[in-house]
Amino acid sequence: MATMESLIGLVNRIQRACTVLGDHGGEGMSLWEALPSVAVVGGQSSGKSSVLESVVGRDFLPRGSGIVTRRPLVLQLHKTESGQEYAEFLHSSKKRFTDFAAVRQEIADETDRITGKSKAISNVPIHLSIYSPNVVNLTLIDLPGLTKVAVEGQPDSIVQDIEMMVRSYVEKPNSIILAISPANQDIATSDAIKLAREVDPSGERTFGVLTKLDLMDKGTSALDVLEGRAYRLQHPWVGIVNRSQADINKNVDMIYARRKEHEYFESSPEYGHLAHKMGSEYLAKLLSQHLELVIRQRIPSILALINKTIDELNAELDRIGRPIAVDSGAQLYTILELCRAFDRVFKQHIDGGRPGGDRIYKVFDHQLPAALKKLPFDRHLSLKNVQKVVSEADGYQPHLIAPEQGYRRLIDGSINYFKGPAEASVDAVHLVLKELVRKSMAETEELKRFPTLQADIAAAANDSLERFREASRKTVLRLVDMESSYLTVEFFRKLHLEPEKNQNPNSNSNVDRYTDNHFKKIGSNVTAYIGMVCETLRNSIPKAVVHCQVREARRALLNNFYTQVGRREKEKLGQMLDEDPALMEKRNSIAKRLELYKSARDEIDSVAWK
Ligand SMILES: Nc1nc2c(ncn2[C@@H]2O[C@H](COP(=O)(O)OP(=O)(O)OP(=O)(O)O)[C@@H](O)[C@H]2O)c(=O)[nH]1
Repeated sequence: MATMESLIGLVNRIQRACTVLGDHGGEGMSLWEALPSVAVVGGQSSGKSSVLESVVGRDFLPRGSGIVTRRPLVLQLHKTESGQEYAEFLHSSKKRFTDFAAVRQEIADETDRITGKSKAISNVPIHLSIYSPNVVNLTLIDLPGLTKVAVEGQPDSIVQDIEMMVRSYVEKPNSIILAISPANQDIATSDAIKLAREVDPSGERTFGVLTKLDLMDKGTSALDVLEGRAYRLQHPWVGIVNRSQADINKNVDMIYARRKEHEYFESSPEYGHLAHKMGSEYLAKLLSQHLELVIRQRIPSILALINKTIDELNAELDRIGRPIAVDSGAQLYTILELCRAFDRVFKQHIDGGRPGGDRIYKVFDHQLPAALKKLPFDRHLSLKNVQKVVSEADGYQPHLIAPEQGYRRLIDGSINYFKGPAEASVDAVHLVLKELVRKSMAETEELKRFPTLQADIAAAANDSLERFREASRKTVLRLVDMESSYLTVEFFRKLHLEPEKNQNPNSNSNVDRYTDNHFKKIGSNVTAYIGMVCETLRNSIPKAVVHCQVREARRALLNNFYTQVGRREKEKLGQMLDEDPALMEKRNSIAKRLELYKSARDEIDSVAWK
């Protein structure tokens, strides 16, 4: 089993770590709150400072009129075997104080540092460690004295503020209450006892201390209180005789004062039989033993709290994302991972794991055929226009057998119309892909915490889509152009045979009629040819679009981005991983708390089960 020293030391270390991380109670069940501690409470002038100093064997507490203690003072006492005696503050841990007058000044200065000269109070504790051969291992928290009236320069609210602060300490079930009352005042009116009774009605965690026994009126005795009859507590009352004001003025040595106190009880006719259970030295030992006992009892529940909190903090960190690495290799890795996460979502949208990809097929199945159907071929290949185009193509010499040039022009003119639907398909698919990028971005949870990277990836993806669109546009226009470049010879060979079969100029002597029929025939031939081309393009445009845009988007949406990122220097990578500052702060504070809880667990593991 652990020694007393190590258990109290353990709690000391955890308490200090809590303070460093700003954990001194507050929302939820904090580690600080779970740690047992001794809180010293008492009314003004009850002798609180005197008791603490006597326990330490040194005068080191600021004195003065009004409310001097305005921040909790966590006083950690460490017994040294070496005979060395010094003090250290957590807020300036490098400095060793051997002059206790300087300690007093430092407490006053440090109090003002947080509260300002306003004389207000603050619940941020000051941690003071005292190493001395004259102490037992013990941690006490000195709190502002309970008061009834604010003095000049202090806000009126200070009376309630102090009560609230003191209450917040003594309320927690792990707090051991050291309730200081002066013997020369009716115990029923003691501020300390009043508060203790409220927060600990059964008296199981209250230690009653009665000061100023030497100042009682002649003929009166405090035996009723000291023997637990006046106010019953689970622990025995301890009587104390501190230095009087005159002693303080004369600078009476604390160790000498302790001896005098001892003698007082030894020789006291009323309290002699209780002498071995009285005095500040006895009080210190009693508290030390009790604190150690309580700590030992609480260790399993403290560990349980720690483990539970670690789990919660880990879960929270997972939710908001782990901290980002600082070296550029790891940053690059993180960026690429995030890109891949986005890319996965995007591919699922295209391939069908998520919705949206079907809209590409709709472009081919609906939009393109509808657009093709709307092309104005009946106007372009109307009798009138055919006649016009063919005549113009013939020039001054009308064609003799077949209007080769006229056919060409009619066909070229018609094929030109296909460019519109071809480009429209490219644009429609582009819009679908863009929308899928937007959706995928929104659905990539991991990216949410990196607004800069998110914007960078979106820009890169849209850039690529733009390039794919351009390539696709060129390709489909080329497909259309190809239809003009070389006509399907077969088709015309067949035509060449047909008129000879069908035409019967002998049966028609009317030249006009002949011409009309002739142009009609040309129109219908071109219409048939264009119908064939239309059919071809209706099939080949989707292939080109998928090839140039959809397939590329699946395959290489972020390729350019990867190359760019690979060339970036370290700061640029860091900038890309810029996070929302609020989130960063939150993570930092969670990470720090996690560290605190983990090291507390390690400490407990190493000390408690030795
Ligand atoms: N004779 C005698 N005087 C005491 C005893 N305890 C405290 N005093 C005197 O009572 C006065 C107040 O004591 P402090 O220890 O300053 O009391 P406190 O509760 O810390 O007071 P505040 O911090 O001002 O609220 C001082 O003048 C002490 O010398 C005691 O047991 N006997």
